[in-house]
Parts: sequence; structure tokens; C-alpha cells
Amino acid sequence: MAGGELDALEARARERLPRSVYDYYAGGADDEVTVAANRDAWGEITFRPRVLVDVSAADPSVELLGTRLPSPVIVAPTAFHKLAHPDGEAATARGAAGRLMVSSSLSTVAIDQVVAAASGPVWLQLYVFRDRGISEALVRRAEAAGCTGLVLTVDVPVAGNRRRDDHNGFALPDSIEMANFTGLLQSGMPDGGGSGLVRYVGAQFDASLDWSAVSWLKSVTRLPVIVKGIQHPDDGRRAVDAGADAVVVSNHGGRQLDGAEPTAWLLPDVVGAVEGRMPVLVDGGLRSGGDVARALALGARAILVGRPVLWGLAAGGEDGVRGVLDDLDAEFVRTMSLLGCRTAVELGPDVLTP
Ligand SMILES: Cc1cc2nc3c(=O)[nH]c(=O)nc-3n(C[C@H](O)[C@H](O)[C@H](O)COP(=O)(O)O)c2cc1C
Ligand SMILES: CCCCCCC(=O)C(=O)O
Repeated sequence: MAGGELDALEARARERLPRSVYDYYAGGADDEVTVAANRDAWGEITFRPRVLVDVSAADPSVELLGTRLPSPVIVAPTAFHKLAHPDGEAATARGAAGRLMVSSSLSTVAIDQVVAAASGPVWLQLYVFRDRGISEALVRRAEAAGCTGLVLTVDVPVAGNRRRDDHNGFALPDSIEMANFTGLLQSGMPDGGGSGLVRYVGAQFDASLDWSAVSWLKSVTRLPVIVKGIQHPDDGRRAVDAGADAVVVSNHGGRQLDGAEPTAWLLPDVVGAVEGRMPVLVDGGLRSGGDVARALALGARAILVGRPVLWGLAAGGEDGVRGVLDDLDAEFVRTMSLLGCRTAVELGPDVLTP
């Protein structure tokens, strides 16, 4: 579902969603330069294929932190799925159909129900709250639910400047709650002008967060810790030193610092800095199986997709999500085969224009 088809799906989702929800999902920070750059940058990377290789049994599976995944495509953590579909993250988990799903801590279905709906592994994404007790309670809920990894998002010390949300006064309606916080925290957003989500982040997220947060999280769980939001190669090295099990090269889909480099440019430098000491994942603007192949060729072990999953969910519920992911996988296998690669691991810099 590359290019035009994905744009058509987004258009269908847009017709179904209230304006403020569409804007929240689609939007980015400030002038949204990084949102566009993320997408464009993958398209600028060209291929140099090999021929006469037997690709009759091309295998897209990848190994990640001890688990074999059927596909390198992972569902990125995105907040508030009930704004797109009444079944929310449970529908997304069913639509993920055996693929790895990262569920946002700001989900509208509780993590145990997300895991129950999923047929593949689920990781819980975490923000660190001013009250560390809340974050630790979420860790316990994730462990009890059967999550197999924790994703620590580190690129939201403060909220990005989301002009669309500010203009729309974006907030969760009273009928939808942040379901992971029941009994821990009031689930609504504070009243006031502008974006309710920005006020929530200002009140609850810990802006004093530093590298000790990674060792703190490692000290309270035995689950693997994946640090999401790495952009600088030195931070890739620091993540290794801090004990992270993997990193995600991400600029939060252009929703935090506008003017940040597209992740396709950042990835090779972070991969180089990490020197194979842990897997590097990437997200931001990947929209086709060709983009997935480009990312793996640049050294990513797997990739995450955010907005396309939300468009599938809004336009077609669980079937819509499955359709988006199946199409990405089918395109990826076709691209691998046309590049002369039998397995995802065989993708390397040699299949790209130097
Ligand atoms: C509507 C929306 C909500 C998001 N919520 C979260 C979140 O709760 N936690 C998080 O770590 N990242 C969140 N992200 C960022 C995504 O995980 C991911 O980094 C980004 O969407 C990838 O870019 P893409 O949408 O271009 O694929 C969100 C992104 C979107 C679009
Ligand atoms: C305005 C910052 C919101 C952070 C929480 C949700 C999220 O990650 C996103 O909307 O992006």
C-alpha cells in the first residue's frame, strides 16, 4: 500500500474522523518540516540490485532480543486509539496479527486487555512521570500482563509545539479514558485553553529526566529496555553504556522538535556508533515495503510504523490495520526478492547506491 493507496486510505480516515482527531494524528510540531522530511528522505535512497539469486523462499522474518518476528514491521506506540475506533487498541492488537505491537502508556484500552487481544508479542511504551511510583506501577502491570519488553520514550521532556492541537483545543472526551492509569492517576486532562494534552504532559511528565532513568528502569524490571527517541550517535553510545537492550532512532514522527533531521539520515550514524552492541530500530515516515528494505539495508534490525496504522484503524478497524501491515510485508518481500536477498539479514549497504 505504497504512495497513492496509502494517501487514499488517509483520505478515507480523514473523512471519518472529527477534525481535531485527524489533526492530532496527522500533525507535527511547529511548521511540520520534519514530518515531511521524514517521509521524503526514504524516497531519496536508491537501490542497486543483484540478479540470478534463488529467491523462491524469501524469508522476511527477523530475530529481535531473542524472539523471531514474522516481519521487521512493528506497530509503533501511538496514543488514544479509541478516538479512531470504539475497540481502540484491542482492534489494533488483533489487526497486528502476530507482529510485534508496542502499546502506548497513553492507551485507551488497559495493557492486560491489549495483550489478551494480541496474537503476537506486545511491548509497553513508558513515559517517566514526576511520580516515579506511577511509572513503576505501569512496569508491574506490563509484567503481569505478559509484555516482553519496555520502551522508554526519551524525546518528550516537554511537549512539542503542536499548533493544530493548540488551535483545536485537543483533549480526550470524558467518555474515553487513559486506561492504564486506573487507580493511579486521574485519567482526564486538566481544563484550560489550548491543548489539554500539552497541559497533561506539563503536569505529569518528568522534565528533569536524564540518563539515570535508563538505569533506574533496568533496576526495577528484568524485561528488556528499549530506548526510543535517539537521534545523536553519542546518545546511541550512551544508551549502550546505560544498559539499554536496544534503541529506536526516532524524532517522534516530527511531533517534538521541528527542524530535526529525518531519521533516514540519522540511522547510519547511530548504527555506526553502536557498533553492533545492540539492535537499532527506526521509525518516522516509512510508508512502503521499499522503505522497510532501505532501513534494513542501512543497518536497522526492524522498523516501526505510526500513522499508517491509525489510518487503517480509523478507516477499517482491525481489518484496516491488518490490511496496512499485510501490504507493507508483501511489498517488503517483493523488494527483497528483486534486490536478490533471500533473507532480511542479507540486506546491507551493498544493495544501495553508494
Ligand atoms: C497520534 C500519535 C501519537 C503518538 N503517541 C506516542 C506515544 O504515546 N508514545 C510514543 O513513544 N510515541 C508516540 N508517537 C510517536 C510514534 O511512536 C512514532 O515515533 C511516529 O509516529 C513514527 O512516525 P510515523 O507516524 O511517520 O510512522 C505518536 C505518534 C502519533 C502520530
Ligand atoms: C504533546 C506531547 C504528547 C506526548 C504524549 C503523546 C504522544 O506521544 C504524541 O502525541 O506524540
